[in-house]
Amino acid sequence: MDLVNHLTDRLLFAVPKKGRLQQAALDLLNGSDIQFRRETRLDIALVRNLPIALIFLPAADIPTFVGEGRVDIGITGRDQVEEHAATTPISSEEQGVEEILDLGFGKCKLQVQTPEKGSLNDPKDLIGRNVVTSFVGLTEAYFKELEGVSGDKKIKTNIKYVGGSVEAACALGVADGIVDLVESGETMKAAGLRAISTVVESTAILIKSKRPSNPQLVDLIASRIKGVITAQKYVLCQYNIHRSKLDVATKITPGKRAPTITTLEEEGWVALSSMVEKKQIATVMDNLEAVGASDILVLNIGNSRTG
Ligand SMILES: Nc1ncnc2c1ncn2[C@@H]1O[C@H](COP(=O)(O)OP(=O)(O)OP(=O)(O)O)[C@@H](O)[C@H]1O
Ligand SMILES: O=P(O)(O)OC[C@H]1O[C@H](OP(=O)(O)OP(=O)(O)O)[C@H](O)[C@@H]1O
Ligand SMILES: [Mg+2]
Repeated sequence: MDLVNHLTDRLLFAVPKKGRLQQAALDLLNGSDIQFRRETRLDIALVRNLPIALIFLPAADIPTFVGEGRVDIGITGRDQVEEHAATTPISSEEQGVEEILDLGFGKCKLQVQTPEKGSLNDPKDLIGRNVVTSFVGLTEAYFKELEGVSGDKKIKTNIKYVGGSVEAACALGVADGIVDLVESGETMKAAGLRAISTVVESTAILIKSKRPSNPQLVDLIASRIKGVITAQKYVLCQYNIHRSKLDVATKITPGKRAPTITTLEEEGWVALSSMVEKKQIATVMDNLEAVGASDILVLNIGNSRTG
């Protein structure tokens, strides 16, 4: 099958082909009922039930394809979008990417790091020295500002690009410091490094080109993905409570808009149903029990469309 001929009339959707964002991105597509089968080694997959073609690309390249308008939408890290903006001069109004939605996963920080056993504990100490990173644009902008602030614009920091395993650069004598991503901090610690400053904070985002080929379909995808994210983030909490405690119970579970209240057959009792953030639910249940709620049930939400 000549896949490329099937791409006309389809919305092109870029998805990370590997790395930290891939699985969560695929889970979102699955939850949004975007059905496809990817042939081994093929970076294009036609969606069975919607006029969409998925293009599997490295997260770092997605802002380029979307920014040029070659691909309509994509999932990548905010760090990659900012790096692209820092390195790509916008030559027309049609170029560049727009953020549609924060997807919540892929949380990490781009940080300046130096050897733990050393005297470089301020980013200014790296001015005029060797810094290695995969984020040359953001790193250059960061040190340019720092060089300006420190007053000596003549001293230039030497910034070099490497594509991966950035943390090895100091131990191998290639760098005095690095600028790399940190999540748990394990990689940094294992390499004997410490963070001395943050350049950018990042999560995965859904982005679109300035002129997507099918804006209605972009809205539909955004709305489906939003529904899946909400469903992942919230649970539905149901319980019974005496009407006299309704005010205090409503304060504990205010819901996204307002809780649903149903009258029970038993005189003076009502049933409440309310969306609660998963990470709050244990405390919410403790508090509900303390004010006399009974039959507290917590239900997972399969999918959602909320305001
Ligand atoms: N440790 C991490 N925890 C959370 N998110 C991360 C982490 N590392 C990277 N990311 C996010 O994932 C994006 C892609 O980085 P990642 O290193 O996974 O991709 P890659 O370099 O294409 O893949 P690989 O490293 O497997 O070759 C980053 O731009 C960042 O937004
Ligand atoms: O703080 P941590 O939880 O340890 O995560 C941070 C590490 O994760 C990423 O590396 P990745 O696994 O993608 O390998 P790479 O360096 O080869 O890209 C990133 O570049 C850091 O090295
Ligand atoms: Mg990587």
